[in-house]
Amino acid sequence: MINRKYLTTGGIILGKRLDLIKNIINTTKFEKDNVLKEVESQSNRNLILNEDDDKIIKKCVAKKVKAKRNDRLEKIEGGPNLKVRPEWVNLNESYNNKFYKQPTIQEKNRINRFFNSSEVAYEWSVGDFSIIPGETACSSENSVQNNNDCKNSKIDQGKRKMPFQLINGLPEIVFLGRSNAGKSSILNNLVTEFKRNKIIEVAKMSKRAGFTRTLNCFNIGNKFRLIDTPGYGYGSNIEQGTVAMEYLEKRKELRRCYLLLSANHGITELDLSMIENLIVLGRPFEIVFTKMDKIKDLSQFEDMIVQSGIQDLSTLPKLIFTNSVSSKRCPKRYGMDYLRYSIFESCGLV
Ligand SMILES: Nc1nc2c(ncn2[C@@H]2O[C@H](COP(=O)(O)OP(=O)(O)OP(=O)(O)O)[C@@H](O)[C@H]2O)c(=O)[nH]1
Ligand SMILES: [Mg+2]
Repeated sequence: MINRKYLTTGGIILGKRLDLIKNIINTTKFEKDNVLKEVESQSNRNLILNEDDDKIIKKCVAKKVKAKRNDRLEKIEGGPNLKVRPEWVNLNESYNNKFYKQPTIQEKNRINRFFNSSEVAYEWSVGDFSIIPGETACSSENSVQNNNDCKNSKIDQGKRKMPFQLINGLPEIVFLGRSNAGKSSILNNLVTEFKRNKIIEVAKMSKRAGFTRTLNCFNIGNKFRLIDTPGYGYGSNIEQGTVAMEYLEKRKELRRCYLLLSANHGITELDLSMIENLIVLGRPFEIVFTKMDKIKDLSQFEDMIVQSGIQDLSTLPKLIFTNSVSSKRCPKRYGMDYLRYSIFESCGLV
């Protein structure tokens, strides 16, 4: 509320002065100077601008700017303005706010800007750990596979040596999970602006389980790398599992693992053994539920979480709830803000 005390100074009739200022703020751009100019031009000679007017204008403008910003944020992550808002959207807050630091609005905006505007470059694929760049760079280039899973390959397949820039120590983030869990989709989702309906397909996605067959690396704005992996379980093979496990064991650049679980399938034995592996290897990891749009009974889903024991893990993984596909029931892609922030945090960029 505007403090009316300020209006008693300045030598004009109170109500008029306040109305004038409010009116100008509502109809002009929000910059203070604009408002001041307008007040000057619209007021009669008796209106003397003084420090108190300045305060009023500042307050009104701040209020307007805040309202506009909230409106924008709500549009980003889905909010009361949306006609349909799935009930699970609040899970991200209720499961994480108590335990983990939350981003400020400025941080959130900065991170979103980064993901929305950064160049995404496909760099390498491996089907054999011995040639993961940086570990044994240039030593066994024959094993570099043609990347069948990615578009826009930037690797010159004719080159015999790894390009030097691939060996630098950018932090890496890996997505793990069963085949068809949505690993490639989430990677694409992360680098696609929220307002775009169609997600950019840097990593190929498919309905067919077992589609991604190699570890595929994407450089995001030269700040970090996202690694897509072949899924375990249906449609996978032992070699793919060995590559992924070796990567997890040996890769120095790896900062955090994100274990993706299809919300509609719950947590399987294979997922639990992956969690066990990560704990034994000492790899920090978080759990990301994908395909939340497929959840029809939220309380049943939450019961599943409780029974699985993932909340009792000593490593206290974050639980992040997402959907990468929009539909009538779920008109927005949700959860990416949380995931983006967590990735920034893991890479020491916050
Ligand atoms: N409804 C819904 N479908 C999704 C979501 N995320 C991914 N999908 C679909 O699930 C299928 C598998 O997605 P991918 O991203 O290829 O899964 P993946 O984990 O990379 O699978 P593999 O490469 O086989 O290991 C695709 O048809 C996606 O469109 C989601 O949040 N909601
Ligand atoms: Mg895939």
